[in-house]
Amino acid sequence: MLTFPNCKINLGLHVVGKRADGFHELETVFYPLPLKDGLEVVTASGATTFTTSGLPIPGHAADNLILKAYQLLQKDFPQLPAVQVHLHKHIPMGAGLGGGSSNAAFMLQILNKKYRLQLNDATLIAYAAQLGSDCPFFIRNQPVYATGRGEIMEDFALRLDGYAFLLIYPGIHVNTGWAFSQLQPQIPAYSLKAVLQQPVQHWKSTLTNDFEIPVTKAHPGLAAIKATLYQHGALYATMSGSGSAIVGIFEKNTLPDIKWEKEYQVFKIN
Ligand SMILES: C[C@](O)(CO)[C@H](O)COP(=O)(O)OP(=O)(O)OC[C@H]1O[C@@H](n2ccc(N)nc2=O)[C@H](O)[C@@H]1O
Ligand SMILES: Nc1ncnc2c1ncn2[C@@H]1O[C@H](COP(=O)(O)OP(=O)(O)OP(=O)(O)O)[C@@H](O)[C@H]1O
Repeated sequence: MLTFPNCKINLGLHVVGKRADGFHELETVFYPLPLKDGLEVVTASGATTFTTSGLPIPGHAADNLILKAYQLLQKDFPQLPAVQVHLHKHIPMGAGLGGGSSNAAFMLQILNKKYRLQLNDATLIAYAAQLGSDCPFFIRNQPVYATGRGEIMEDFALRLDGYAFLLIYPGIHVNTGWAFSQLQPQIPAYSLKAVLQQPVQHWKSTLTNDFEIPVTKAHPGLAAIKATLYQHGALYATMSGSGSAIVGIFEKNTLPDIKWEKEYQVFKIN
């Protein structure tokens, strides 16, 4: 079975409290975008194997969230056969785009479908939450308002079909745990839902991602990327998640051709 795990961006991101388990309570709107990896799973004749192509993935293959997803289900469904998995990596990592989380959530869904485990979405979300805070979103994979660690989700009626997106990844790998450690949780001064219900043009003056200040302090070049997007007509620009990808939202068919530093990865979604 071949699937194409997509990425997410966060539209507004508030870290509102620290929990006893060390994780943080947050509030965000997750929005899926069609920048994708390729993930194929076939039944293996021998042992389970995992191969990759495309962008090199830091860390050991054995720690990959895709294998963790397989092992998580195998604990409860020992009848799962060995599988041959191939991942083609295209979504930048350490970018705040949730690529690894998306891979893990898609793996759960593939195994559920292919081997008829009959798990409903609520159960898949509970498994996904054990793999990472961003994973549950990719089971829903439609715009949601999320709280808790991100696993408490409600549909959010935001459709940005009339807009185009420019994603800039400057090659800075941001460690999510470090980014959370730089923050002082606080209650937001505005209603996230109310701002996102206004036209995109209105977001610039109000909508914030709490990670932007500390991550930009550590990597000042990020501020210039955001400023450049605004100079070239972005209606709204923000860092996604804990960074370092910056996303600009433009009117459809108005994406500018900007000369970026040559090490930046640039993705156009029209
Ligand atoms: C910043 C976001 O991308 C916003 O969507 C997510 O909250 C991060 O989700 P994620 O990458 O799936 O993060 P996880 O793999 O669950 O956690 C990585 C590390 O980030 C910190 N972490 C993560 C999520 C959370 N709600 N509170 C935290 O404090 C913890 O130190 C944790 O060890
Ligand atoms: N399937 C996977 N794809 C990408 N990275 C993975 C995967 N499984 C584990 N990882 C590890 O997760 C790290 C973060 O990659 P990911 O694509 O999830 O970035 P991210 O969205 O910024 O997530 P995070 O906020 O957790 O850093 C990688 O550096 C890698 O070591």
